[in-house]
Amino acid sequence: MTSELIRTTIEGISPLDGEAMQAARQRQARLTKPAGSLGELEELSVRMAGLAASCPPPVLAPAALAIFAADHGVHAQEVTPWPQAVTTQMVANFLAGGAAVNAFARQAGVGVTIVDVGVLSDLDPADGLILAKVRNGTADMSEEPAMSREEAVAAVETGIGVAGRLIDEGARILLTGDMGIANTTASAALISVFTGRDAGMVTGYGTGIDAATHLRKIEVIKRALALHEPSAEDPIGALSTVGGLEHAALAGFVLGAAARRVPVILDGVTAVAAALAAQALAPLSREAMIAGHRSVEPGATVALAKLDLAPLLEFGMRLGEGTGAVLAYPVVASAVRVLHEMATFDSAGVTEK
Ligand SMILES: Cc1cc2ncn([C@H]3O[C@H](COP(=O)(O)O)[C@@H](O)[C@H]3O)c2cc1C
Ligand SMILES: O=C(O)c1cccnc1
Repeated sequence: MTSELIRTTIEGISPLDGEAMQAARQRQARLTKPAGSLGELEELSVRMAGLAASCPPPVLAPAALAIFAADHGVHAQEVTPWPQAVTTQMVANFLAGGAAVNAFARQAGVGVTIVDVGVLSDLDPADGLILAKVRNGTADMSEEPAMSREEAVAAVETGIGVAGRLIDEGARILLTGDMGIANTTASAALISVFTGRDAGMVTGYGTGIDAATHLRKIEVIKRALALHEPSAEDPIGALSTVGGLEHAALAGFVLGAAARRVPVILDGVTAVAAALAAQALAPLSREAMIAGHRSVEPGATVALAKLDLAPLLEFGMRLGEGTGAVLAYPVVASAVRVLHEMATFDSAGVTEK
């Protein structure tokens, strides 16, 4: 059905470690603060202990962001006002350090890697760029499958491989990023498949489209869903018919992180669409996921509910690239650092109530 690598990766994902979680809860109760005063960060630290199967879990540095870039055949249906060339041009911008995500990453101390998993043009090798093109963009999902099953499997494997490579290079937390003009169309289609919600409920304005384009975008997605009838029971089939190469790779990236018990911060609508595919392939992978922010794309909120993840930040952002994940990173790292560095009532000689 899939491949040996995908199968062994999925089999390698195990539940959170209850003992480490219990130890983290007990430690939280001894730290010099009123119990529960760090709110959601306390439960996040407990989950991070369970994921790492140790208390305290490793300090979450260094952090590595992978931006998966790919093009989309559905662009032909005029679902976005931007030319496809912008995908490749933005890859160059990322490599030069000039994108929003680069500024955020420098601020947060996050390493940035770009992965060409399927942009239209052939790219020259460059520092910080992984050349892993599966094909030069997808086909138009409204007329034919976006890619073959084999290509979807290859892209998932690429994502698993990138996660493994970044972790082998020392990363203690991974962050998702995406670049692909027209990819909010594929994201909405995937979210519709995995949540069962109507395309009209999960399709947003992407980079900024007018009402007529929005209606056309919804119709294009409906046509693609009617043509291929993708099912949540066949995640590779869904990715291959109505997904994107970056979605498939991001699904693999999430699975790869989960299998290595490394947390992965999800960015916006593209990431959560891919995370739904990962969850469908391996429900336990959800335990490694952290929702960085709530994108304004309506599909993102629907997907987050299905993943049962509460986003850390809500800034009205709709950019992608990994921007929301990078902004959330210091919050996640701080939640874990508490377990390492805060004094207990005993050690600090602070009187309890
Ligand atoms: C200059 C520019 C930089 C971006 N950075 C991320 N995206 C985001 O917008 C695109 C998806 O929106 P749609 O589906 O409406 O085309 C993706 O490339 C996504 O990463 C950008 C888009 C543009 C134009
Ligand atoms: O939420 C996102 O990631 C997003 C939204 C609009 C356009 N590109 C990305």
